[in-house]
Amino acid sequence: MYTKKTKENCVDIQQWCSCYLLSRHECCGSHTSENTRLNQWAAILLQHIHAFPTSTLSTVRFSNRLILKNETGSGCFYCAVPRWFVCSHGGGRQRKLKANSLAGFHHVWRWRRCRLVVNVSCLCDSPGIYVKRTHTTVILKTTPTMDDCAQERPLFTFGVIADIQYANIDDGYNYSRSRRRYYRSSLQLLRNAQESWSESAVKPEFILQLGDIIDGFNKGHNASERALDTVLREFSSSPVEVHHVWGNHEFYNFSRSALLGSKLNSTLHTDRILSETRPGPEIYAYHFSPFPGFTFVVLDAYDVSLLGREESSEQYKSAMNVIRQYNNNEDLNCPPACEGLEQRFTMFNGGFSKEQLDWLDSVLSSADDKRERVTIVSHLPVHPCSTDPICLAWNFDELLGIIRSHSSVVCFMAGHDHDGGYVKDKDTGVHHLTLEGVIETLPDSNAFGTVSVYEDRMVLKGSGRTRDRVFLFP
Ligand SMILES: Nc1ccn([C@@H]2O[C@H](COP(=O)(O)OP(=O)(O)OC[C@H](O)CO)[C@@H](O)[C@H]2O)c(=O)n1
Repeated sequence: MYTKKTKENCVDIQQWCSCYLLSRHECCGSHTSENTRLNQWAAILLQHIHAFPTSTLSTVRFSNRLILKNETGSGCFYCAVPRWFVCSHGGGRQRKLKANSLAGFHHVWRWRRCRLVVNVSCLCDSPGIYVKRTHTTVILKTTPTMDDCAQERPLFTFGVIADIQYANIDDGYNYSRSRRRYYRSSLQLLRNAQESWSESAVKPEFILQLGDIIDGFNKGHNASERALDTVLREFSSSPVEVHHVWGNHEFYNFSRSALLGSKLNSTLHTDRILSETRPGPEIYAYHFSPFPGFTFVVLDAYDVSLLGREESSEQYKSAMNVIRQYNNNEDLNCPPACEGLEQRFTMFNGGFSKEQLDWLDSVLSSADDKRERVTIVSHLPVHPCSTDPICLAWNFDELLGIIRSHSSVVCFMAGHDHDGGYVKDKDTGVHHLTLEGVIETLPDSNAFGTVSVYEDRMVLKGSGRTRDRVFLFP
């Protein structure tokens, strides 16, 4: 009788948690740290409740004790120890719970350095579950053990993939002919990623597609729509929501106005994005919170660019002014220098407008106040040590300045440089990851990642040429 969590259940529980937080907040005064901690408790509690067959639970209370009630109203799971919360299931990795599969497992409730181990048994599996505490032991913890690590469940996970650049054409090469491009195989590599995400023990909350979903060659073959449909069909083989970032190849295939009305505009197709989370109607940037205490910001790295703008537009003229200060080549795709940071002033790159930077600044200020953890994503990298400089955003330095003036940012993720890259900013401890591009990945390999988010870190499990990394929060 395992019932998948539904939006209705989530909303109820979320509403309940908010009420709880409000009442706690009033009692305790408005101390930010207390509020943050309460948010974290509620977040962890929510995560756990989602693991229960929520349809069988009608009431949840959590005031110095936790009571989960079944639909007949009788308490079925009860803990009277103040301020303990359910943290993870014993017995290792999270498993899909059937109504009676809670039985026989230890549930570990944690508070500070203590652990309360609850052994549960299942008395009845239908229509409601009756879970009874049969045995408890309180263990004082000193140092974490392997057992603890094995039992730790992430708060949530998400998938990342970059530069799929699918086209139904034969393999080719990059501009300098130093790297082979596998246009057809990129679809199979996306399929591999989807399979891996759908089989993972903790299903991803969402996927970040970091831009260049189809290659510009599609345009010449009049195949842009067809290629996009092919790739999006692959993404829709799983119900997980996808956040699409825009890269240069999006603009080789579609105009900005077409993109704004397309399936690549995730603000139109994702429930949790509110219109007030955006800087303006023409800029494709927004933020969302997949989990309490965590914010993700999607940036538009071609907001100032020659790509996607009408030649007659003011935006085109001002982008031309920027690039012309550094690049005098007739072909503006040809970099102005052979080395150094000025190489970035090419037509296949772009930058962030003042409007977008001001908006980001205000989003991060609010996140600082709420002590949230922020991950920023963009097609173009912004840290010179995380990429070949030819792939940097034009005004990467302004963006880095904003990140450095806020405490909430923990990670910046980008694509574009198909070789990938990584650096931890030495001033801020912010992790800058450039993900390897699918398009230049051998057909028998892979390039994607699954990120598990914990309270103090994110753990990237890489596949194929994407390597494993741990991003400790600064
Ligand atoms: N040195 C160069 C590089 C590229 N071009 C032309 O620019 C267009 C886009 O290039 P492309 O390699 O397809 O862009 P990607 O986003 O896949 O990769 C980004 C960087 O190139 C990675 O280094 C295309 O028309 C190229 O021919 C150029 O003229 N000169």
